[in-house]
Amino acid sequence: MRPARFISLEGGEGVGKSTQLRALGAVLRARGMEVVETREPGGSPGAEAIRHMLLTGAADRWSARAEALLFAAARADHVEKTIRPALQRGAWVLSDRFLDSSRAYQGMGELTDEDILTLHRIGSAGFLPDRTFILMLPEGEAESRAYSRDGDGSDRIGGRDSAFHRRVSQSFARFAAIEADRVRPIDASGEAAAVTARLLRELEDLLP
Ligand SMILES: Nc1ncnc2c1ncn2[C@@H]1O[C@H](COP(=O)(O)OP(=O)(O)O)[C@@H](O)[C@H]1O
Ligand SMILES: Cc1cn([C@H]2C[C@H](O)[C@@H](COP(=O)(O)OP(=O)(O)O)O2)c(=O)[nH]c1=O
Repeated sequence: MRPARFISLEGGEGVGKSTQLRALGAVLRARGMEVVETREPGGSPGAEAIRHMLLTGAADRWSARAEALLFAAARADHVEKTIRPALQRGAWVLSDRFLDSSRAYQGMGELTDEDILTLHRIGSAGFLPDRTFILMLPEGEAESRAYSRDGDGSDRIGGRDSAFHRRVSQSFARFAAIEADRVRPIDASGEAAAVTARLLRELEDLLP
């Protein structure tokens, strides 16, 4: 039997991560696989409590350093309590965001990519997905998808300005370019079913 796998979906707000996570989960379950769908920040009771602290309140509620530590702490609990146990019993785990979100959102200002990787080494022993998909959409398209879902009600981090979100997208694209084995860019435009087909093509070599 092939081993259980840990897959993360990444990208900016509104690119279709949650939609594709559900679609991918359904395809894998139809093949008889046990699938755990999870998300960050969150995915375990402790990490969901931290999520609430991270995503609500004033824009300046946390310093950049405190925010990065909270994301890393939430991830440590998520890995320990949800992801590792699922993989150990043979389930596939699909996560809506993981480490690369911290690298893209927290690792390009006061803190560096190396700092975020160090926090991950401390928090989660450097645990990485078997494959990471970066969903890519032209800026205006992602924004209008997110707007049609949320209206003006974005969270503490989603509400940052468009220059910030452009830098986030550029960081994600860079990870795909320099870590091509793990991180695959996916064109997220067009019908949801077409995007799911692109994801499955990039997953084929890992499927049982
Ligand atoms: N391929 C697609 N074409 C058009 N709209 C989409 C597509 N995929 C998702 N959406 C819609 O766009 C919005 C954002 O999608 P969602 O999956 O929630 O994105 P994310 O999790 O990346 O923020 C939702 O309203 C969703 O129904
Ligand atoms: C996991 C993670 C998320 N985030 C941010 C990205 C989002 O703005 C926010 C919440 O993510 P999420 O609920 O996935 O938002 P969306 O569905 O709009 O993509 O948290 C970070 O800044 N760092 C992280 O490590």
